[in-house]
Amino acid sequence: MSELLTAAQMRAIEQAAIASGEVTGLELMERAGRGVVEAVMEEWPELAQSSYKAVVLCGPGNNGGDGFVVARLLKQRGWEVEVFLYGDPDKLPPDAKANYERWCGMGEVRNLSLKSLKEATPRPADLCVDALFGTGLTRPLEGELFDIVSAISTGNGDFFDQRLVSIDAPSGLCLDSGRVLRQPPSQAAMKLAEISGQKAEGPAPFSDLFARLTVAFDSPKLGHYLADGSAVCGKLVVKDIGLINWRCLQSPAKANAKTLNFIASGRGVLRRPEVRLVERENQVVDLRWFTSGLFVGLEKFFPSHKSHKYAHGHALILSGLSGRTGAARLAARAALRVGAGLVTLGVPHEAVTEVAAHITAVMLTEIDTPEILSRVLTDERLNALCIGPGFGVVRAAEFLPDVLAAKRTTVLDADALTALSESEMGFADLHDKCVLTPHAGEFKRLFPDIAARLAEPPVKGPAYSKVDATREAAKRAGCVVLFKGPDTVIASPNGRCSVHAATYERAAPWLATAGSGDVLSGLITGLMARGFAPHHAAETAAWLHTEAARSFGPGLIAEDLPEELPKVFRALGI
Ligand SMILES: NC(=O)C1=CN([C@@H]2O[C@H](COP(=O)(O)OP(=O)(O)OC[C@H]3O[C@@H](n4cnc5c(N)ncnc54)[C@H](OP(=O)(O)O)[C@@H]3O)[C@@H](O)[C@H]2O)[C@@H](O)CC1
Ligand SMILES: [K+]
Repeated sequence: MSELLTAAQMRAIEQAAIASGEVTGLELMERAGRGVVEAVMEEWPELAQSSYKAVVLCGPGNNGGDGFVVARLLKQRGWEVEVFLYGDPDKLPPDAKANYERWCGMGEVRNLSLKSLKEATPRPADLCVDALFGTGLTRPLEGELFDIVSAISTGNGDFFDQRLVSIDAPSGLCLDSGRVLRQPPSQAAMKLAEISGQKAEGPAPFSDLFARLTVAFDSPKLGHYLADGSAVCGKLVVKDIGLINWRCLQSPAKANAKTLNFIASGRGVLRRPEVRLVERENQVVDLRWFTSGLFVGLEKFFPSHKSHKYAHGHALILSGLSGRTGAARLAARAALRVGAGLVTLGVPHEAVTEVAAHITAVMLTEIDTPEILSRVLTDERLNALCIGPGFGVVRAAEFLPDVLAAKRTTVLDADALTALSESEMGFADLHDKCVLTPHAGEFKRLFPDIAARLAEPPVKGPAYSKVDATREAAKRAGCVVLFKGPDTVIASPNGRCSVHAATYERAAPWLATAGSGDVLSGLITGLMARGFAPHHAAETAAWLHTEAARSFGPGLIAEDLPEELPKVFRALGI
């Protein structure tokens, strides 16, 4: 399991390790530099065959220090290496200064400018190493630095030939938010924005693919997965630099025997990860002693001793009026496929014929009014509800009080979210067994002030992030919020937070198809019917949803998602 760290957490871990005396900053820097060279050779094996030319751009902090290590290691392999420094060498922090000095015994360091960069690359270098800024970026790039990084991002091979590796982050990316920091907007931009009614934004040095490879250390950071992170990082590789004990103090699921001894000796305390990345192992492996009881691993999904259908829960999905029943039918199919023992569609009388013509294993019951719904819900075996997909905003506002009063595990999606934002009902009527699943537009309607803060151009680091926003929303709503996107964030009111990323090797852009959100709602409902706690159901559903899309591939339509689940389960060995 990966914990996603903030820059401050990474620094704290590093400092704790150094303070313990088990490792020095210089050793960590050496391991970091070695990790970068290793990752480069793994990514581009052709570079390991001979010696080539590299340009290394070093910044004024320890990220620059890593750059000097990389320069030295490449030079030792016989490479031609041109090193540039942005800033004053006398002001480098001690470890970076030490590596600067070691490099000075091997080669020249030029002052970084567009002119010096052009002069040094009459022919494009084979590799460019971006060691300008990492976790220490605090503000947007400005002046000539901005021009240099922009030129690199759009250089079309002027300075280097495709292979750009960023150390820790593309320089300019905020590692807490995944947003590229922007200069404040100019007066002219503000005037223009005022006329067009849009938000004024200053320039960013890049906004799309920057690095081809980004090498991070120890653990991925939030910014590698949120917002623009995955687009600008290219490919992400995380290299171990030997901080396992100190990281495990933060992240129980990574504890090994050595760490557990360390804890047992009273020198450390295990803490639950603050933000975790939703990965296969979270969902499949029954986590060890420290999490047992909290998580049901997917391999315990179909226990043989619970073979009666009622033991697997009964989900009720509320359907819209005729002509709009497809969304609820998709959700119902997904709930059934994910293993709910029984799934019933609650259908208004006038849509019964339409729905009946389309379903077989899913059951149907007529629900025309909130009163009938309340009567249906006297059956305690109905343990999970879903309202919203295709339901109609006005009807949702009528039904919501009874849905919420039933206090079942409940997914509120689509029209139910709009109704919630428009109706007199407030968040006080929600309860802790609810899951809200807004996309960006619905999130904005529900939490306008939080969305406005998230939409503010990121002009200083750490910038406000989707994790911050979703946590704030969950706290306000008093229930789990799953904020959709390629970077889905799931937060609980107690601050527990997970990021599910359909990015990098798990990218499935074809998942953005009509009805895909309805399937996700059905998956969460089905898992909650099976007894998954709301946060875990949301995590697992997001993961299975993407997994089904990846398994099916391009050409996917929403109907295919539930039908692909058996194949996904088979591949998991379930
Ligand atoms: N954590 C680990 O385990 C390990 C970490 N390691 C490495 O250390 C890196 C973190 O190092 P770091 O803390 O020195 O920060 P870094 O990113 O080099 O930048 C700080 C400098 O940039 C400056 N500055 C900031 N923004 C600016 C701007 N817009 N424009 C201009 N200047 C700006 C800032 O100036 P200030 O804000 O103080 O004025 C300061 O001088 C990390 O990413 C990893 O690569 C490994 O070596 C070992 C293991
Ligand atoms: K960098």
